[in-house]
Amino acid sequence: MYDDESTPTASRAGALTRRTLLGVGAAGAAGVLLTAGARPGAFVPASYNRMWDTIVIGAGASGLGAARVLADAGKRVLVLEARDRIGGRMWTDRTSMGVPIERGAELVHGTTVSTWGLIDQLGLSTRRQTSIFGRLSPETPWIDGFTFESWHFPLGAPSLPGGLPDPVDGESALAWLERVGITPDNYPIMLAAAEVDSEQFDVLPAWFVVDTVAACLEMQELSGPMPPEEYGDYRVIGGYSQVLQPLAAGLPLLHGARVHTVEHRPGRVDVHSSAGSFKAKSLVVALPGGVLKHGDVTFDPPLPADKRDGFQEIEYLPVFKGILEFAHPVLPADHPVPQAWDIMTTFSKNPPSLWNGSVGTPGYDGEVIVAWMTGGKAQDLLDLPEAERFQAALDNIRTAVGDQGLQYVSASTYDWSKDEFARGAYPGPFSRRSGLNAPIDDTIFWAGMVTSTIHSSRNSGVAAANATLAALALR
Ligand SMILES: Cc1cc2nc3c(=O)[nH]c(=O)nc-3n(C[C@H](O)[C@H](O)[C@H](O)COP(=O)(O)OP(=O)(O)OC[C@H]3O[C@@H](n4cnc5c(N)ncnc54)[C@H](O)[C@@H]3O)c2cc1C
Repeated sequence: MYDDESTPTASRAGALTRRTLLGVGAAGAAGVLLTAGARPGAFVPASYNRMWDTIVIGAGASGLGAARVLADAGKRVLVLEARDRIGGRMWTDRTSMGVPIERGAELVHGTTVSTWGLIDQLGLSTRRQTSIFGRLSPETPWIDGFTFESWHFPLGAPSLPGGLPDPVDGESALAWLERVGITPDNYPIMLAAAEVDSEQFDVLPAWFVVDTVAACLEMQELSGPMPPEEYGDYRVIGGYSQVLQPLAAGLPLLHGARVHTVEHRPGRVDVHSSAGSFKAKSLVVALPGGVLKHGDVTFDPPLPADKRDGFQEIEYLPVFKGILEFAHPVLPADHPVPQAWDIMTTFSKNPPSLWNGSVGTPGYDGEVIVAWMTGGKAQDLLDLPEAERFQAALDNIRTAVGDQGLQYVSASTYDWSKDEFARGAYPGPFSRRSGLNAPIDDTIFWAGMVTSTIHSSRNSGVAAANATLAALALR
């Protein structure tokens, strides 16, 4: 996952996390309405016709992050949300399987991110992903991601008397690796991991892997467990979207309010939605970049050309997430990977990565396994009929477990690119990120759009709210 705030690099000698194992180099109860609000066609209180200080469009982590700051500062703020739930791309599904499953965001990335304030406030339990194993193919051994062996070239380090060559302009990671003499059967696990949370090496630029290869070369003589470190990825037991509760509590929030037009002039916006029209002195737009790029909301007068061009440069990454539930934990006692496992990745498979979506959940007898891939190979999976997607995931699980007869009891997948209120999962490596948040007339402020984590989304909302407060104070 591309985290626009805290990007770990592969060159740090840190323990393997999902983001390093799967994404080197770069990223609840939402079904329960937590706030007073109206469903489509429902009664909209007459008081909502007031002049609001700020309207926030979108009740995801970005919009709720903004609205919380504005409300806590004493501003009259109204949140307009198209769906009948909050959370957007954070969506804990509590009904499909025996434990809550995450159809969107699943992990807290790191120990210092702002999400922890919410987790601590609510006293939620978390599980750090520590049992992480990878292998290049079913024919090669499982390697513990917390050992130096995960950085080793399985067939031996390439001989590079002149050092690593610089990439040339336009060179792909694959072409550079071939030039350096590193073939796919000799990828260290940490290098192979770079393909699984972004694009694949034929598409990624060479610079994306240079640091990783340099780090692998440095670590060839080291072996055994890596020094413990604080960094890690964490699952929130009982559902990630619980963390939205403190953000949404008590906010005036209309569900089923799909915004289609924003009329604006300095100091005044009129926002037209499927639940009616509302007016305010300022606006925070906290919509996904995909929605803005698609032109689902019309601005009158039109936004400046650089803003419109910027939206067109937003590129969301294809993401495949197939969730399979099994009646019992799948790993036999004599398996090389511990039964309380977190991640098992077989890089030759598609989807390659499996993570345990139920480990650490008290009182649950089954096992939920999430099969994961991003980029072009994820698109290949998304293009398949749903049953074949599940079959591909099951094939990897069966191989990983060593039981070709293993059957799941239920399965679920969700294609965010087909979701009209998201129009994609999150930005990939080639998406424009900078310069999109410039306000319009100190009246329209922007949050989210190109953020790819919950904490960076929320933080972007906080920044938009602070800019809004400063602008309101000057009027
Ligand atoms: C499959 C997947 C896995 C992910 N994994 C992780 C992870 O493990 N960890 C992590 O930190 N992040 C993860 N992310 C990224 C994270 O979910 C997003 O970065 C974050 O949720 C974005 O928040 P947001 O508020 O900017 O956008 P959203 O959550 O999309 O919120 C935008 C809101 O706007 C609403 N909306 C859209 N159109 C309109 C309209 N016209 N009118 C009114 N409302 C509208 C939407 O319904 C939505 O509620 C993942 C995302 C996906 C898709």
